[in-house]
Amino acid sequence: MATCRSEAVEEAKDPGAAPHGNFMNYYTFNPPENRLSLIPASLLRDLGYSDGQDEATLVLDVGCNSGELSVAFYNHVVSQPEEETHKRKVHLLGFDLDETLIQRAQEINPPDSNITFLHLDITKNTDQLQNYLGRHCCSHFHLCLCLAVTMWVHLNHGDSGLLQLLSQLASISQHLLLEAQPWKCYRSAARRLRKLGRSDFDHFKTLKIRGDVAEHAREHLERHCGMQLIQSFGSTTWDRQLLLFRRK
Ligand SMILES: C[S@@+](CC[C@H](N)C(=O)[O-])C[C@H]1O[C@@H](n2cnc3c(N)ncnc32)[C@H](O)[C@@H]1O
Repeated sequence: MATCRSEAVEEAKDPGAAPHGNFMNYYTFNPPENRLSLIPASLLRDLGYSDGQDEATLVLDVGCNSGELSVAFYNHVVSQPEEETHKRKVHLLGFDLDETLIQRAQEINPPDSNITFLHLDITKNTDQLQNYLGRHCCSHFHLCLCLAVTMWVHLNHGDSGLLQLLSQLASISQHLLLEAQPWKCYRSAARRLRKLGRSDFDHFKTLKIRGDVAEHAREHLERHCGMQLIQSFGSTTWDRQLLLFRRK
């Protein structure tokens, strides 16, 4: 499938250099528009985060890679000139475990923007996220984007790592926009690694969560995390669903 082929092309250029999906040229293969064309520009307003509010609207972008989608997403949902006031109130925090990618993200971040990029591994210490919330006097991010990240956490940290990721994001978010990679991508990622003569992902063979990963994620979020699926924005050209959850 296109999604897996594209990631394969990228990894093949630099074998084994992206075991966490930390591709250096990700957006040449998967431009922001592929996802943004499915997401309404009115999303924040639709969710009730309009300019009448005093508090800031906080958006979290998990595994933001080199930041191109983060910046494009910000401009997409905060673009109308009449919303200048609103614009000042929307803040986006993007983080990624790859330091080089975060440096690149900082380089493309427009001066004086309300976008911040952080070097952070979500499976480790997440104090920095709490500090960011505290600085904005908020207990939660209003919207959390977790796009094309779940498979990498799942392959590297197993079923418990995936479920912990979902629980943790649910615990700090009012809304969660999730794009989980389908199972065929796991097989492709594992096959690529084997072809390169490297050992499998630590957890690939023992994963019990397999098949319809997006459905497993939905079940976990709804049964154990107090979240509810409220909308699907359809599937991307890479055949991945964009699912929007809300805290119940
Ligand atoms: C395939 S890219 C997707 C980038 C972006 N979210 C998007 O959809 O355009 C996956 C990103 O997740 C990051 N990532 C994987 N595991 C992570 C973790 N434990 N903590 C933070 N970032 C992580 C990788 O470094 C990589 O940049």
